[in-house]
Amino acid sequence: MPATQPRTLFDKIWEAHVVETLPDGTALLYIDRHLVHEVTSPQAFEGLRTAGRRVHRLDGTFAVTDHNVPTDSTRFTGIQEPESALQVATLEKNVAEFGVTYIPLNSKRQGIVHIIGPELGLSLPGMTIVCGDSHTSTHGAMGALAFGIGTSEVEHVLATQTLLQKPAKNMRVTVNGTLGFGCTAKDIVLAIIGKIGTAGGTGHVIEFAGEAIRALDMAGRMTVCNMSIEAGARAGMIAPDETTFAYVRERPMAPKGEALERAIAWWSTLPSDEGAVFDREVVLDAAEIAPMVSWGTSPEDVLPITGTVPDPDSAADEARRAQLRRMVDYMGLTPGQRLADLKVDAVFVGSCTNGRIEDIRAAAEVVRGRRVADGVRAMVVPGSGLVKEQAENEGLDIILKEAGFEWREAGCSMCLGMNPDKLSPGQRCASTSNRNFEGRQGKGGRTHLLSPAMAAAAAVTGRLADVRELMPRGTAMGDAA
Ligand SMILES: CC(C)[C@H](C(=O)O)[C@@H](O)C(=O)O
Ligand code: SF4
Repeated sequence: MPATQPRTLFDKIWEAHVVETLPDGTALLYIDRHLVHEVTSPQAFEGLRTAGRRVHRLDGTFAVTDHNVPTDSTRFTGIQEPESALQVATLEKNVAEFGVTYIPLNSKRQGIVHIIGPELGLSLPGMTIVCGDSHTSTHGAMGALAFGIGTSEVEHVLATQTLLQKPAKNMRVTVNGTLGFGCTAKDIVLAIIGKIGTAGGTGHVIEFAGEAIRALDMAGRMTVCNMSIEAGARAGMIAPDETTFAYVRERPMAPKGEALERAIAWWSTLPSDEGAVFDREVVLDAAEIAPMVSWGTSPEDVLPITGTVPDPDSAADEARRAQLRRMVDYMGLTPGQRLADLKVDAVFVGSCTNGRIEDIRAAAEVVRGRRVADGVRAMVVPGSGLVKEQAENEGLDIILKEAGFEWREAGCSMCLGMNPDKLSPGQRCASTSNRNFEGRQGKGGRTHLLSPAMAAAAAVTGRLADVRELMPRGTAMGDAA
């Protein structure tokens, strides 16, 4: 495409990284950052070993363990679960053998890979960023092209620092206006997925734009981009602006001084040009978004907290009726039941969607001076050791612990059942994570996705509750509130 035509943010980053384009349009892309975790890397390192190859760019490759790590002290004294212990030990052996920079489990900088990338300044605007993990889309909030790859691609990137990619289509989701009281970035993205569905972004890279997106802080932008994968998109991204640059200035491993100013000059050219054409456009009005909660077993099955459980019989076709019946049954619901009447057994605040300091502040704000309801197990799991430290410096851990929350070490935790933090069969959980399919948080577990403020409201009331009824108007309860 000639440079004179208006281009999108995605087009610009893509074109800046093409090493070669094949006749069918597939491109060999240069990859700036490769983040590695323990789940999807073992066979990739094994492949390198077998082929006698080395890691091509040690300065572009960073590894951390997050999925399998216990969030209590056993992570330091010896991981009990044999499979988890093996995965962590395998990554540690591989990074030592190949000389890859590793953030060890006892480091304050350890955490969920998608939290620590931006936090440390490893993920920067204009970059191509990959990781063997679907939620790599999170890093797109920096104004980067960031996407998940499979294990064989992890091996390819380790060996060559490049990746073969088919071009994606451009999609823009514009959120106009201002969010209402008690609504946050999580509500925006749940509302978007509710509107376009889990296949709404298929084949596209979504650029999130509009006044409500621009008003989000970096944490909120990461929440939105994180879940673009739940809308089926290849990646999600937000144009870099002053909010982005201010964030980057404070990152320990980001460029500094003259190098940073030069970078900012380039990053400032990245936003989509006026008149750039998107293959698909979706527009939402932020003022119409309410605090959202998922009721079913797919992130598209969301409703405002004021809603009621849908009646499967009211669906248009038999396939959907059967699907809804299964969801209602698995989730232990009755059609017509008010969502705000659903009692919860567990509350989880954490994950790469909502495990940042802003999320913990939002939860603590609601919890302050209240107690976790009887019979509810509530936990807060910071997304990284640095988030944990910051929260402790602000005294948020005290507020949460005094209310009856568990205060944990950083990791993926109850977002998925790969470590000891799991739901028991039939348990209902208000969760700030991003996936709610059957068994996601433990076999038979029932997940309701919502924002940190809404999760906190569930913890103190013992049910899915409308946070707006608990808080005085004007209280800050999230990144965008
Ligand atoms: C384990 C990993 C490959 C997986 C992913 O790719 O997303 C996990 O992070 C998840 O959230 O389900
Ligand atoms: S926190 Fe959850 S979604 Fe994020 S990387 Fe870990 S398991 Fe995947």
